[in-house]
Amino acid sequence: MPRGPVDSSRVPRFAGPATFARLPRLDEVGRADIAVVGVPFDTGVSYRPGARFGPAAVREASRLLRPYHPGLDISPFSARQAADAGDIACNPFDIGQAVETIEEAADALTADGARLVTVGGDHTIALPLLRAAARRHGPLALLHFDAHLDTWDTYFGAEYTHGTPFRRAVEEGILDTEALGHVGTRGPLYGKSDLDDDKRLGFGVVTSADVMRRGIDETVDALRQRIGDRPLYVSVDIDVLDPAHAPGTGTPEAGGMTSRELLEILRGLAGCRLVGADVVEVAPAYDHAEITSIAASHVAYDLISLLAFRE
Ligand SMILES: N=C(N)NCCCC(=O)O
Ligand SMILES: [Zn+2]
Ligand SMILES: [Zn+2]
Repeated sequence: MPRGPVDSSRVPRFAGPATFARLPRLDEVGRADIAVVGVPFDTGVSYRPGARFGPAAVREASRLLRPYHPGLDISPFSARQAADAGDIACNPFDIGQAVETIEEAADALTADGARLVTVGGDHTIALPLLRAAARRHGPLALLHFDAHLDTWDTYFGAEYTHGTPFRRAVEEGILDTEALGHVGTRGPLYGKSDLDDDKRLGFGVVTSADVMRRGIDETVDALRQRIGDRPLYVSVDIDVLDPAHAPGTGTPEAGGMTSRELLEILRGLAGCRLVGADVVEVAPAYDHAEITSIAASHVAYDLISLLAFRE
């Protein structure tokens, strides 16, 4: 029987240290089917810094999450052992070394078959997380929820940044180029060639306006068709949400999705072969009333529920 979160009818949910959703720490349960891990790293950002404080803010904002998910009809923390694995301590002064540390830590955390929901941190961290997931599961289908493409080549000559992880991942052969999709894309680009490059790498794009025009069900159908039953990684940059729904982020773009749309699309993925996921780019210094960290905590809860839904 999995050990669940602290019982909020016995210990007020605002008391005690903040693990994600008040789950036990990994060292308290020994092993977990699903581990939530923080990566407080933001050295890869191109604009506002501060996502290094994302994991702590998302944990704080997750205190109110309850154990039953009505939308998916599942109690994820009873169905599987979920635990908070703490933070991966990585070098804030050396991006290359941090990327290595994250990959090694993700390998170690998943060695016994655990699947990860990682809370960032800036989007740079998706690359080492994908590497670790692909080592176990082979080339991955990817659904990337983000205002941005994150398939740019370099910034100031740097290869590992929050705008480049998915180009590196395609170059490294760790993604299944038949099954790659961006969702929620919008905003000005450097040039039309950004879109051409992205397409050449294999990505399909469902823009934020497409989601609004087509609606949730049609969007979900199209995404499910694209990914099929391949091992799937879901990466959620919280800036996929409109700044009204997620002001606390580093590169905000107007015209984004609502948190309701995002959560409903995620729920539409129930039954897919999810092998890992992340929620990144929460920068609490620009947040108000925990709007962003609450949204991110719900996204992480839904990702855990999707992982619990299917082994
Ligand atoms: N991954 C995120 N959030 N942003 C990438 C933005 C890259 C740019 O500054 O153009
Ligand atoms: Zn983004
Ligand atoms: Zn991003």
